[in-house]
Amino acid sequence: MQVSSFKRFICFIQLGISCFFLFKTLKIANKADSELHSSSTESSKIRRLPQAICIGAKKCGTGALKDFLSHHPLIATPSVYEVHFFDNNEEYAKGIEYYRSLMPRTLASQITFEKTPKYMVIPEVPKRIFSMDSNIKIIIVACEPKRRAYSEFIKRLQSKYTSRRFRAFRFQKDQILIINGEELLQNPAKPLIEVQQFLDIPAVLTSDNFVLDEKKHFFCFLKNAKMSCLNDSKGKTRSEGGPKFSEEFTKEADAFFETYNKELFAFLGVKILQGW
Ligand SMILES: Nc1ncnc2c1ncn2[C@@H]1O[C@H](COP(=O)(O)OS(=O)(=O)O)[C@@H](OP(=O)(O)O)[C@H]1O
Repeated sequence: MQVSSFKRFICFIQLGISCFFLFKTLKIANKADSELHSSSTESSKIRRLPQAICIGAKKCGTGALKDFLSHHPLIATPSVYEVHFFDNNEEYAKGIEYYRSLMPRTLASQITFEKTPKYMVIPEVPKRIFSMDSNIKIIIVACEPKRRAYSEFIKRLQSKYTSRRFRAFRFQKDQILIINGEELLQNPAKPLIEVQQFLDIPAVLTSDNFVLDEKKHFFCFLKNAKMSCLNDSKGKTRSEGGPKFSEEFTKEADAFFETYNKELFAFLGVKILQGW
């Protein structure tokens, strides 16, 4: 076989393999979709405690993560935007069955997922989550700290940023996934694929599901030719190319965050995160 026809042959094989996997993924998604909505399965749904929680960081795109993930047929999220069970003493005192009552009804094959970014900054939270389920999966959206601080500053003057407490508690490293909030903003398919792999569910959310809203400069979710974007409370600081920091502020803030960033990169085993 000549070199060029050999290359063509390899391309056909690769295309065939890609089509096979795409077909398989779509089949799983369609099957899961129709199974999940049939009336016989509807009656067997019960409320379950979450198997995965996004604990923060606040203003890093946790809302986008929840919104995008909720389109996955094997993910179910509570109807309230944030649950605030583990961070609030009064709520926590109501007990775990109360917490369960806030969760959606699901099949055993589905994963219940909730996000409350405040969980990351309240010292009691890791212990409380651990005592509910020591095997739970924790997701953290980390983002470039200057931009995060600015976003928070715009919303209200308050800031704290830590994930160490969760490691210091007895959660194992492979129970915690940290995704890059800057990527979530610029190329959401990549972190979403990481999350689906981490949750052991078929990667049905792919780059085909995300489309850039040219006006807001944010990615929206695309399903059955319908575009669904986050509401206008999100994206205040990052539209039109994002905040323009002065050179002086950039220098000062970078110097302040340098040690923390280095610690995070060392924890993740990377030199730098894209967009930081
Ligand atoms: N696709 C998409 N659409 C809209 N917004 C997006 C998206 N992806 C990431 N972001 C960024 O998410 C920031 C808000 O973060 P959170 O959802 O974690 O905020 S909160 O803690 O729940 O208040 C929000 O910050 P602000 O610009 O300050 O509103 C956005 O920059």
